[in-house]
Amino acid sequence: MGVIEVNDLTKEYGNVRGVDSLSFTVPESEIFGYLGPNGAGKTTTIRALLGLLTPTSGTATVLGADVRDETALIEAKHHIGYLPADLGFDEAATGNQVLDYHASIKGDSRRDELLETFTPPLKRPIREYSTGNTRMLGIIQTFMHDPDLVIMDEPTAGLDPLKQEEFNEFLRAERKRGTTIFFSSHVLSEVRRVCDRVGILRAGQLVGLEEIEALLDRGGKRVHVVPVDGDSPNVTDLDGAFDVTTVGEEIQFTYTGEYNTLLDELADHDVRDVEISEPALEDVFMHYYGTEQNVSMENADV
Ligand SMILES: Nc1ncnc2c1ncn2[C@@H]1O[C@H](COP(=O)(O)OP(=O)(O)OP(=O)(O)O)[C@@H](O)[C@H]1O
Repeated sequence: MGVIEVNDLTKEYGNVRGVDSLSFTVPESEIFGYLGPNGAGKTTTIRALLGLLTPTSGTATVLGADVRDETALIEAKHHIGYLPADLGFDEAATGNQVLDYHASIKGDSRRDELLETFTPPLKRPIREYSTGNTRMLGIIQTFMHDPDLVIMDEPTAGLDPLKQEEFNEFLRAERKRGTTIFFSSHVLSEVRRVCDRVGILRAGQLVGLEEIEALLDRGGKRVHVVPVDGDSPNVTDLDGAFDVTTVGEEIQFTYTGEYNTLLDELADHDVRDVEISEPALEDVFMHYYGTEQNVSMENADV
């Protein structure tokens, strides 16, 4: 049995469908990235997993507890850490008071250890916290009772790149300890460095579920080439080159082929500039699911 099991889960808000017939499993010690654009249904799924909303139909279990079974879920939550997107701390409380309160409910066996990595100013009231400090306090609160399962909604929002990488490193170490981690994001670059597998959500439906490496392979790379006047490489004929366009003097395309083939072609020409980068999540969607799906990604970012 998976640590998270979602079975045909549907949530309707009146006429609006939040999520539609979702089914997936997250096994123990996996870091699972839950990707989708704004409004795709990520928060709805997370709230259903925590019993914070009642599914319209279908169900889910977390650590074996059916989310519709209040008693079982309360017991399971002692072993679950939850980091909501909106932390909602009491602005007048200090960081220490927030953690003390949480400790009184769930415990804090790992508090001191976490404070070595995450360093919010605990003696100051939350109202004086920066976004990053608030997020760090939330991370400590999420992990300090040594949960078996951690569920996080857009966890790295507000962390600077250095702290983000420390957080990723921390998550990898958590996986080694056996913790199962489920987190949502609309940013591919955020999940790709740390996730084992991703579920892709669009308009309430799970449209993809696979290993991150396979997803990135299918998505390919974005390539920008600036040839010296009149000596353009012939990228259109390369196996694995898609969506070739010319913008000003720059040739742009998505490439899923062999690197050596591309480099050989470029080497035969006079090239002034080359950039090979990760595609935006939107482009990965396009290649993965085809253009007919009319994918719209707000705030897609890499
Ligand atoms: N309380 C609610 N009442 C009505 N509709 C809602 C409610 N909560 C969510 N929805 C709708 O359900 C759909 C899924 O929303 P949800 O917040 O789960 O998406 P999300 O993927 O978390 O988005 P974001 O990345 O913007 O947080 C959206 O169409 C949203 O407008």
